[in-house]
Amino acid sequence: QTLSAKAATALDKELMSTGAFSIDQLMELAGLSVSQAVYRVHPISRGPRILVAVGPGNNGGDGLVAARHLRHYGYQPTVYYPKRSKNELYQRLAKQLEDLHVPFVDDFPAALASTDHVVDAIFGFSFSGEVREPFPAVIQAMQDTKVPVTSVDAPSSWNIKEGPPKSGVGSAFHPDVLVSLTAPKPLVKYFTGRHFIGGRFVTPAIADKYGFDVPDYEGIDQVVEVGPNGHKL
Ligand SMILES: NC(=O)C1=CN([C@@H]2O[C@H](COP(=O)(O)OP(=O)(O)OC[C@H]3O[C@@H](n4cnc5c(N)ncnc54)[C@H](O)[C@@H]3O)[C@@H](O)[C@H]2O)[C@H](O)CC1
Ligand SMILES: [K+]
Repeated sequence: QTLSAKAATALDKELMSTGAFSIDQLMELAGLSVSQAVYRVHPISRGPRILVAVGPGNNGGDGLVAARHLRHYGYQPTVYYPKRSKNELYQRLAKQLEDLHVPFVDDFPAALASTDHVVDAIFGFSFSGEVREPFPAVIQAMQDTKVPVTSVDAPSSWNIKEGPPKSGVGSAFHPDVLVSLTAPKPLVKYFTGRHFIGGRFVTPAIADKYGFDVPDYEGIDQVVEVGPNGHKL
């Protein structure tokens, strides 16, 4: 019932070819799901300040989209985005945030000291190896903080199959919340927090082909809460 990194990459490609989705659409749906999960676990009454850590790839793009939706819900997102991509899609997503006066900051630990919730959109299913600069200090700060963390698709620094690294940075990083996009990845076996799935747009045929169930989403929800291992609550 989980999707390996290889299967997740193939599934994304298939959605964008035979599925006729564009990357912008998939990212918008992913970021919308993340924003809804944050709204569920951290209503504005718990504090409006959300720090979004954005990585260099599509996982980061999901974070940029989530930040925009959270802003519209009335939160005060702040974005840490140290490795800006030249890709036009990401530039447009960043511009949309600038137009909403969402601040971009350079010092992650400093921003962490005055936030109510963190969204970890640094790495997703294409992460591998050891965390390279400038992200080790960011992972370390998310590991050490008492501020709750919601990870997008994967806890950043975790191996997609093997879970947390055996030693070094990230080895004790256990986010409070995980939003698995489309379907959970094998690392969910090592995750113990609140777990959501965001992938309501997936067709039965695609889910069948890749061997997972589309869970029952309620009402207009883009996420559904499941057990840590992905099973129905
Ligand atoms: N329907 C969906 O499921 C969708 C999911 N999306 C999200 O996309 C990511 C996967 O995106 P991808 O661009 O393939 O890669 P990542 O963002 O995971 O990371 C790649 C990025 O990170 C760099 N990198 C890799 N390893 C390291 C390292 N050890 N240290 C430092 N940097 C590293 C690499 O160079 C790249 O720049 C998926 O998880 C979802 O979140 C999409 O939005 C589409 C729909
Ligand atoms: K992540």
